[in-house]
Amino acid sequence: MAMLGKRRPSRPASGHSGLVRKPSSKAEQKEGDSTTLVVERLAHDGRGVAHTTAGKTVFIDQALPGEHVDVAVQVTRKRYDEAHIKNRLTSSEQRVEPPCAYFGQCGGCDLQHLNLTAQRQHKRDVVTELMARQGLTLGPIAALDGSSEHYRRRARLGVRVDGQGNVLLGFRAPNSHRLIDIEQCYVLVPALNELMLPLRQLLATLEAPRLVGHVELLATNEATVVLVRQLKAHDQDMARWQRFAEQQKISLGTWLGRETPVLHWNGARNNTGPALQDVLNLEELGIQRVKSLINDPPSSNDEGSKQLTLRFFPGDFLQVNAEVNQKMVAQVLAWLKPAPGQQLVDLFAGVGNFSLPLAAAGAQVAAIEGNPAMVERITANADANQLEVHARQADLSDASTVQMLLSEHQHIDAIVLDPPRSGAEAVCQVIGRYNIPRVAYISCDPATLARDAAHLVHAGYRVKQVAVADMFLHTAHLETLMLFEYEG
Ligand SMILES: C[S@@+](CC[C@H](N)C(=O)[O-])C[C@H]1O[C@@H](n2cnc3c(N)ncnc32)[C@H](O)[C@@H]1O
Repeated sequence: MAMLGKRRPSRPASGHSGLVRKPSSKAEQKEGDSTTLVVERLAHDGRGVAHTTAGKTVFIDQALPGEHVDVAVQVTRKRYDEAHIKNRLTSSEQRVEPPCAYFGQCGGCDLQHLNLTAQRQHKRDVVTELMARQGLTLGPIAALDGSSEHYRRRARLGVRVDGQGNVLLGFRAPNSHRLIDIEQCYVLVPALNELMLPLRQLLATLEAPRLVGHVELLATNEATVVLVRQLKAHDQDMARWQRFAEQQKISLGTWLGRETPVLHWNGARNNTGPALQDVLNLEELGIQRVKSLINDPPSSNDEGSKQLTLRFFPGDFLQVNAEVNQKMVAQVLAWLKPAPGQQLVDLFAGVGNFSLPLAAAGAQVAAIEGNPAMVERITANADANQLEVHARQADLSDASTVQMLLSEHQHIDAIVLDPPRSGAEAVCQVIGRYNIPRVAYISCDPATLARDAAHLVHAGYRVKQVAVADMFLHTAHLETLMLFEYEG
């Protein structure tokens, strides 16, 4: 998006679908001005969009479509203003009491004031609108619903010492670096919420809390992990952290150093840390494990045959919502129907979240991942589950690398694409040359997905299926799945 003023917009561009270019008014609003507006719709980031009588767009925090609101303008720009509600004159039927006491102050969640049905509809609307801007019309969008609370198994919390010497632990305020001190988080899994109070108590006893930048919390079925970002060594405080880890029965890691931090586990320098594990349930994925190509599979009464265990290390990518991840993998399997004899390529493969289930169903799987350590993990995970996956490292943002990789295969039945937020433009620009019948695209950014979808359609693909997953409920973040089929 072109910058409209000297300062960056305080919200990301994805929310600016309301930047309608209307003639600018001579009677401009000024910061602090108050006015009454009718909210027309939601912007992508969840703010209400209204227009002044002079036609200027106003983005209003926590305002819902149909509501009449008195607003105070906080930031005024050439083409739009940003405002908050001073007085809500009417309330939308979709409005609910936000379940978290910190909603509005804490910038973690944007949509808690909107009921769940409307949140999900809003996300479908965002995907539909972004695709329409690329000239693409979507059919019905399926929903992969998940729990609305306590779903998040990984989070980074800031640590800050205020002017009175109090140590704060929490997330940033919306559009601000200000840290909001929180005691509980509505979306964190119980194991992490249970740590919040002891963590706060520990932080209050540290001699040098200003040396702690943030803490990262991670919960798996088998372990809870705290990673402390420690800017400079402090022996007494490190001993306090060690005792804390023993008392709380957690794994403790410290990223030590200001510029290029090094990970220490329980005081020892170690860049990987202990292996953690994620589990995928094969029955829930709807696949019968096909006999291993390497060894005999475990016997049918062995739990190992009913689940896949994926080892990963702190710092590796992990889908934040375990329940929805399971559904997402099941959806991709249902679309692709992997079977013996099929050749599949998993691009942006992480530690094998999609590769392993595809291989368990009997397909031949090539996995490509940019991070060399995670490539090792894919191979180790495949071995440990008695599966065969050909994993290798490559930079998939480079079109010539992608071409080289795809050219090595005589035939590919389908591709799984699960890129980071920046998307998979290089892949989608060249994929059309290889007559690959199906592409399952999993996206955490609908704007880059829409851009990439346009490339695929230009190359001869059609959108066959769409689903929106509850990976990040209560926030404006979106997880979308799309199945493309080649029609030439
Ligand atoms: C959204 S994650 C998906 C991982 C995996 N599919 C999963 O479900 O857990 C994106 C992955 O792409 C990898 N990645 C990021 N940029 C890359 C690039 N330029 N080339 C190859 N892989 C990249 C990241 O390391 C990460 O593992």
